[in-house]
Amino acid sequence: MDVDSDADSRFADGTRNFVDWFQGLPGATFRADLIAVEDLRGRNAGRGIIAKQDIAPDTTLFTIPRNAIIYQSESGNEDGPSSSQDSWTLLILVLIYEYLQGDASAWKPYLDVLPSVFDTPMFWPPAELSELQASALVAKVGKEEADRMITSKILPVVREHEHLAHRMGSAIMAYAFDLEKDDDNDGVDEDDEWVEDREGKTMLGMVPMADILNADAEFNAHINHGDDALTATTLRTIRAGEEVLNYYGPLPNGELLRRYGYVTPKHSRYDVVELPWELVETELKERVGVRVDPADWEKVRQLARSDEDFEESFVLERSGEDPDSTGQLSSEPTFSGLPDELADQFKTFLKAVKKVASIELAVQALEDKEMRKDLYLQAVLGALQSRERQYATSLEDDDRILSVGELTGRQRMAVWVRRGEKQLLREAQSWVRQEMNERRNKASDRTGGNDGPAAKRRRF
Ligand SMILES: C[S@@+](CC[C@H](N)C(=O)[O-])C[C@H]1O[C@@H](n2cnc3c(N)ncnc32)[C@H](O)[C@@H]1O
Repeated sequence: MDVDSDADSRFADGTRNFVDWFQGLPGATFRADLIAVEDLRGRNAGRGIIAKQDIAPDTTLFTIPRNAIIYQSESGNEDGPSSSQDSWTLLILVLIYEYLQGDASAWKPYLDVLPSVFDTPMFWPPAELSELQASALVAKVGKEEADRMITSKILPVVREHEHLAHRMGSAIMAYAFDLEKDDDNDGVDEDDEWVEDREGKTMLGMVPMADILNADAEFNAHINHGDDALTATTLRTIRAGEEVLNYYGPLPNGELLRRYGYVTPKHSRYDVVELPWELVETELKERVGVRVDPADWEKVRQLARSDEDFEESFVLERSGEDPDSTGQLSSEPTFSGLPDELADQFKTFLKAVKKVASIELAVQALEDKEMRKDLYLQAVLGALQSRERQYATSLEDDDRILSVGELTGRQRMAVWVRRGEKQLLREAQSWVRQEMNERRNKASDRTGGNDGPAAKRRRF
């Protein structure tokens, strides 16, 4: 047997043992007549669940009894609360503990199918991270934060198993579900909420089989959280051979990559890009005029930053519909406007400019509302263009790289993320240009086609 087929048969054994183990759990159900856990490594998606025949909507595909979930409540148990640990670190410790039990762990077949290697950027060396170029994802990878958490909370407990802490932390990030938090701790609170929250406020749990489902922005199944069990239910007809897909939420590809280590074309609709305020300010300064004294400009900057609502950057995104109740999307999202907060900050900044009287030119122009709006659009357009230039390659370069390049899986994902951000920057620029054109046309209508005075006013 060669190395590959050896690994394949281990992979298949892992799947078989896991499914057998799951079906043997008291209270578990698994519609083996309808679905099968399959090897989807060919499409870089690990294991997933595939429909064996057409499945009607509202069919329960499997049921996970609550006592099969691996979790540890933050409030601890009668032996004492674990006050220094949150839901996240507790779950890492519990997973490490179960893993170290080896064959003695009740979850061994499940732990065996959790990955030991991840594609999340947390594990990318600098050369791979550099492929993300100017993407804001680079600052959010969170390796230092994870290191700090592991050093302060996990290491003291499992000093000799450090590598496992990272591995389990990443498994939790990509596999854990947010479980309800029972306020009364009596297990019968009817108002329990299921909240999407990864900041440690909700209780995390590892839910065997539910986490074998892959996910996309269009999906066909849902996990219902019942009192005694979790169930996977179809949302619409799933045809034989189709993959059963869950939903991780309206995440941009950058965030999907950060948390789960993959990207999909359908998640591009949720892509976002950050526009640093600094770039807008630089553009504004250029338009206000070269005669501005740097010290005065600095005064304006400080004044603007003393506002409690001052933001360092603004997130640009498209607007579009949510998936319907069957997990489907029917229209493409569009970029339909800049964030209101950006316009507000621009106004606040101009007020600060007015307070510094030496900036004469600006003061003159700032009296006119229409000119202020023009100025806003020009500054934002310039900022969007310079934001695009922060990436080492252009959108067109990336298209070429994706179509002809010999890329590793990680490189391809990085190019996909940065390309998505550039695409959104382009759409934002088109939107701003269109606004400018409309304003120009309106102004020219007002002056009966003679835009002499208006053009003069607009020269700033
Ligand atoms: C909850 S697990 C799903 C089961 C996983 N495929 C496995 O083999 O164990 C989440 C992980 O599955 C992979 N995944 C989920 N949805 C995917 C998709 N649409 N395409 C590719 N990989 C996907 C990612 O690696 C993600 O971190």
